[in-house]
Amino acid sequence: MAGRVDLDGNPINPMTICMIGAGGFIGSHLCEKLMSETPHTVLAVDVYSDKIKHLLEPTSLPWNGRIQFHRINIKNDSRLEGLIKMADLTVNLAAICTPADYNTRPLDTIYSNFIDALPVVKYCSENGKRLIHFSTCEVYGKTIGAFLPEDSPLRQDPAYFVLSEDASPCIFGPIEKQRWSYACAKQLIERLIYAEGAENGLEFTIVRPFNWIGPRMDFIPGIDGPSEGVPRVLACFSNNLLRHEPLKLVDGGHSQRTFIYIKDAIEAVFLMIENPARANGHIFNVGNPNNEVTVKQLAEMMAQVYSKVSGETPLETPTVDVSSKEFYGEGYDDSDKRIPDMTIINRQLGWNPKTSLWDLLESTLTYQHRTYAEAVKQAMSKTTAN
Ligand SMILES: NC(=O)c1ccc[n+]([C@@H]2O[C@H](COP(=O)([O-])OP(=O)(O)OC[C@H]3O[C@@H](n4cnc5c(N)ncnc54)[C@H](O)[C@@H]3O)[C@@H](O)[C@H]2O)c1
Ligand SMILES: O=C(O)[C@H]1O[C@H](OP(=O)(O)OP(=O)(O)OC[C@H]2O[C@@H](n3ccc(=O)[nH]c3=O)[C@H](O)[C@@H]2O)[C@H](O)[C@@H](O)[C@@H]1O
Repeated sequence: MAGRVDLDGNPINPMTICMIGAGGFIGSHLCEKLMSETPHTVLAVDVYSDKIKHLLEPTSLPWNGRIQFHRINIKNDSRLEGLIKMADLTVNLAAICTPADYNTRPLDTIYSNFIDALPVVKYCSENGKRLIHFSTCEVYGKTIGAFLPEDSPLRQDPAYFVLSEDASPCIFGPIEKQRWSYACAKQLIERLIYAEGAENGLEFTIVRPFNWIGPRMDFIPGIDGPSEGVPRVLACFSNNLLRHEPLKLVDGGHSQRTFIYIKDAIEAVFLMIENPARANGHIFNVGNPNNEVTVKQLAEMMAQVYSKVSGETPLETPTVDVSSKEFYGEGYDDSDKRIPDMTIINRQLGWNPKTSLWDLLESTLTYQHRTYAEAVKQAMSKTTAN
C-alpha cells in the first residue's frame, strides 16, 4: 500500500468515499478491493449488507475502522447529505437494474434510476464534491445496424454497430415497450450530471458498464432471493444448471452481448477513482469487446463449463426456447448487439480487459457450484417430498 502513485506519478492520498449501493454486486467487489489494496475509507450506504458482511465482521479484520455500513434508503433519509459532505468522492451505484423489472415495475424503475439519483447529484454539486455515477450501456439502446435489411452487407461494418460515447445515438423503442424505462431514466440522469458539470462545475465521471458478470451477481431464486424472481442472465442460467434443467432462451437467444469479468472491470473503476484529473468530465464505456457471443452461445458455453467444474453429466437438452412475452411479460424489448468502443478509456486511463469468456465462466461457475449446489439440492428434495 505504501508509495502508491497515480498514472502521472503523483502520490495518491488516502480518501473517504461515500459509496451508495455498496451492498450490491459491483459495490461488494469495489469495497473488497478498496479494503485489501488501498488505504481509503468507505462510507458504505445500502439497504442490504449481506454481500459485504465478510468485510464488516469480525472487528479484528485488518481494515477495521476503514469501512462503515450505513443502512439507509436514499429515497427518504436526511443523513445522506451529511455522508456526502464527509466524503471526498461519492460513487453512486444504487438502482433497480434487472430487466424483468423494467416492463413490470416501470414506475419504480424510473424513480429509482432518475428521481432517487437527483439528490445525490444535487448534494455533490452544491458541496463541491466529486461524483462517479453508474449509468449503463443500455443508454445506447439498439444499434443503427438493427434497422438495416437482414441481408445488408453494412451490418458487418463496425460503423453500424460499435457503440461510442461521443458519437453513437441513443435508440430506444416506442413508449409502450416499457423495457426502455430504465435506459431512458439513466440517459436523463446522465444528461443532468453533464449539465451540472457544464453550468455549475460539478466534477463527474459517468460509467457505462457492458454486462459485468462474476460471483455475487444477483440471486438464485428460492435460495437467496424470491422463488418467483427473475435475475439477470448469469443468475438465471446458473439457477437452471444448479437444478439440472434446460437453460431458457428468450426469443431464440439471438441477441448478442459482450461479457466482462467483474475483476477486470473493477480495475477500470479504480483508475477512475485514483486519477481524477484524467477521469473528470468523461463518460467511459467499460466492457470487453473480445468476449462477444449470442445468448444461445453463452448458454451452450455455460452448460459445458458447469459440467466441467461440477463433475455432473452434461444436460441432454441444454436449452429450450421461450417467448419474451411468456418470460418477461408485455412490453419487453431487447438490445440487439453491444460492442463497446474502447478508444476513450484507452486514451485517458490506458485500461484494457484481460479475462476470456471461458476463463471468467470457469471461475464464476466454480463459485456458483460451491456456494449454491448443496442448498439447491436440499430445496429440490424438500419440494419432491411435499
Ligand atoms: N452489473 C452490470 O453489469 C451493470 C451493467 C450496467 C449498469 N450497471 C449499473 O451499475 C449499478 C450497480 O449495479 P449492480 O449490478 O451492482 O446492481 P445491484 O442490484 O447488485 O446493486 C445495487 C445496490 O443498490 C442498492 N439500492 C437500490 N436502491 C437503493 C436505495 N433507494 N437506497 C439504498 N440502496 C439502494 C441495492 O440494495 C443494491 O445493493 C447500477 O446503477 C446499475 O444500473 C450494472
Ligand atoms: O449488464 C448490463 O450491461 C446492462 O444490461 C442488462 O440488460 P441485459 O443484458 O438485457 O440483461 P440480462 O438479464 O443480462 O440478459 C441478457 C440477454 O439474455 C436473455 N435471457 C435472459 C435470461 C434468461 O433466462 N434467458 C435469456 O435468454 C435476455 O433476453 C437478454 O437478451 C441490465 O439491464 C442491466 O443490468 C445493465 O444495465
